[in-house]
Amino acid sequence: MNLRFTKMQGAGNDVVVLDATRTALALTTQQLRQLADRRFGVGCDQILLVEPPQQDDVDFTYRIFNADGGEVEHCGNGARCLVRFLVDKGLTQQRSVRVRTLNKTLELSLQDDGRVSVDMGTPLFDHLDIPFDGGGLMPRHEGLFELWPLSLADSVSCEVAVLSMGNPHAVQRVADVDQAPVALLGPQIEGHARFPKRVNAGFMQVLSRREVRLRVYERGAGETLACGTGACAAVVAGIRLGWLDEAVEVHARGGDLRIEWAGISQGLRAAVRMIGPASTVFEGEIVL
Ligand SMILES: N[C@H](CCC[C@H](N)C(=O)O)C(=O)O
Repeated sequence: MNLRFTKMQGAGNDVVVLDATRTALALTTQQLRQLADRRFGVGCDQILLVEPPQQDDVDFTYRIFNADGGEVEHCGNGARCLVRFLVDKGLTQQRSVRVRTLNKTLELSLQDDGRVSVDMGTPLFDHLDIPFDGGGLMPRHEGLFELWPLSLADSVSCEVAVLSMGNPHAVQRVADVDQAPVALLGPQIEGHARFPKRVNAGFMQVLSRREVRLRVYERGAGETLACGTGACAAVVAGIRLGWLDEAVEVHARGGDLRIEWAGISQGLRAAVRMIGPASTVFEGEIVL
C-alpha cells in the first residue's frame, strides 16, 4: 500500500497525520508500528487519523495511535497539529474546530500568533476513571487530592499524583528534571500493576508557582520531547497540591506550553486550556 502522510510536531512531540476524511483507512497494528518506526518507517511518537464526524456536534473524528500501535484516548500536542493540518489542507474554512476522540470532545482554535489553543476538557480524579488501583487504600477523606506510593524494583519507591486527562497520568515532583531517573523509573511506572491500562509517567520540577520543567515517559511511546496531556496533568496536580497558580508555563525538552486551569476558583469541573505551537515538518508517501 502507498500511503500519503504529513509529518508534524508540537513542541518536539512528533506525529504522522493521515487524512481519512474522504477515503476510509484501516491499518493493522503491524503497519502502524512500521509507520512509527524511526528506521523502517517514517518515525513518530504518535499517528493521528482524521475521519469524518460520527456525531453532529463535532466537525471531525480524531483517532490517536501510539508508536506501539495501541489506540488511545487523547493527544494534546497532536490536537494542536490537527487543527493546523485541517486549516492548511483546506479541510475546514474555520479557525476553530470541534473534534471527537475515543472519549472526549475537544475545541481547537488557531490563534493569530500561529499558536494553537485547545480546550482539553475536564480532568478526572476518581480512581475508576483513571483507572488506578489504590489497593484498597482510599483518599484519607472525601475530596482530598494526595500523592500515592508506588513500589518499584530494587526497593525503590516514589509518590505520584494520579489523574486522567482522558488518558491516564502519574506525576511526581523532582528536584531537577535533568537528574531524574526517567529511563529507569519511566517504564516501571508505565507498566505498574496499579494502572490496569498502563500510564504516562510525568517528572515535574517546580521553578515557581507559575513555571515548571517537565519530562514525560509516555505510555506506548517512551520518553517524548513534550507531552500535551502530561503538561495538563502535571499543572492540574500541582494546582491541587498547592504548588502552582492557575496559569503555568511548562518547559518541556522540545518546547514550551502554557496551561491554564481555574480548578480552584471555578471548581474541579473547570476545563483545562493548553496553548502551544504546531508545525508541519514534511509531506511524503510511504510504501507499507
Ligand atoms: N502516550 C499517550 C498518548 C499521547 C499523549 C501525548 N503525546 C500528548 O501530547 O498528550 C497515552 O498513551 O495516553
